[in-house]
Amino acid sequence: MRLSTVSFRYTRRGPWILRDVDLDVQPGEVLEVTGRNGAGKSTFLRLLAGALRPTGGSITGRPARVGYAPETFPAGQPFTAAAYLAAMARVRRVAGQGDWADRLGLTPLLDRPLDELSKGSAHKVGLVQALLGPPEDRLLILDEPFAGLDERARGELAVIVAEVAAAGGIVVVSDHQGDLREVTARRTLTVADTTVTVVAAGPADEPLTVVEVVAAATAAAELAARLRADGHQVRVRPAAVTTPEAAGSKEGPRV
Ligand SMILES: Nc1ncnc2c1ncn2[C@@H]1O[C@H](COP(=O)(O)OP(=O)(O)OP(=O)(O)O)[C@@H](O)[C@H]1O
Repeated sequence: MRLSTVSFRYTRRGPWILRDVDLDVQPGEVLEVTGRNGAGKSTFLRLLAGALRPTGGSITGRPARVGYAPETFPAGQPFTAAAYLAAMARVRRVAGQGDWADRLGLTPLLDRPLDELSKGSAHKVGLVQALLGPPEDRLLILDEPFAGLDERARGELAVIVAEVAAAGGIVVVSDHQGDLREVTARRTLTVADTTVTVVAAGPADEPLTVVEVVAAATAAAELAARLRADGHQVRVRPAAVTTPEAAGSKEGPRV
């Protein structure tokens, strides 16, 4: 799949969200898309999915089968989860629904009306509809899929992403939380200032370095979020020292 000088803005005179984006994506790749709020990640994913058309440039070689889970699942629909998924499977001409619902812990809730599901469970319905069908030769696009998922489902979803890619699918995931860190063969892109930049090609291609940073506890969450948005893996733990000076001192305790 190839993006050639793709540009996009929502309205004729509106601001450019993306300009002249070039990108080649191979079957079997996982792309992790990072960037600050409002940078254009969802817009980029909608363009990849074909839900938006580029204002300029072109996207070619998109796999015929596209599964797209938007950031928010439109739960206000008069169906049960099971009826909705059965209808989606029919529309996509997919025989059976596979075991995606089971793997994400949705099975006990399939008979519930969509508008009675919790936010996290409705989100799982959106993920299952995107996953319907065999994994190979497909494009799977997941917008902030880990947000609001319980820990078990988060872990399972990372495994599913790796499986779809291993079967030859292309998987594109926007993620603020670093939940794809276990998927080693991923490329990390960051969206900023109307451009899309490859910031890491995955451990298989590039050696990783650990940079230790000591920060005030009150600033940790924001700092971690900023670093993750820039595509870095971040782990937060209490420091053995209380000030940056102590961290640098030869006599002081080491982090
Ligand atoms: N339908 C729309 N019409 C006009 N502008 C839009 C529309 N959707 C998004 N935008 C604008 O496009 C820009 C990029 O938004 P987008 O949702 O792609 O960012 P994002 O990186 O996904 O943000 P977040 O991390 O908050 O989800 C923002 O300035 C946003 O206000």
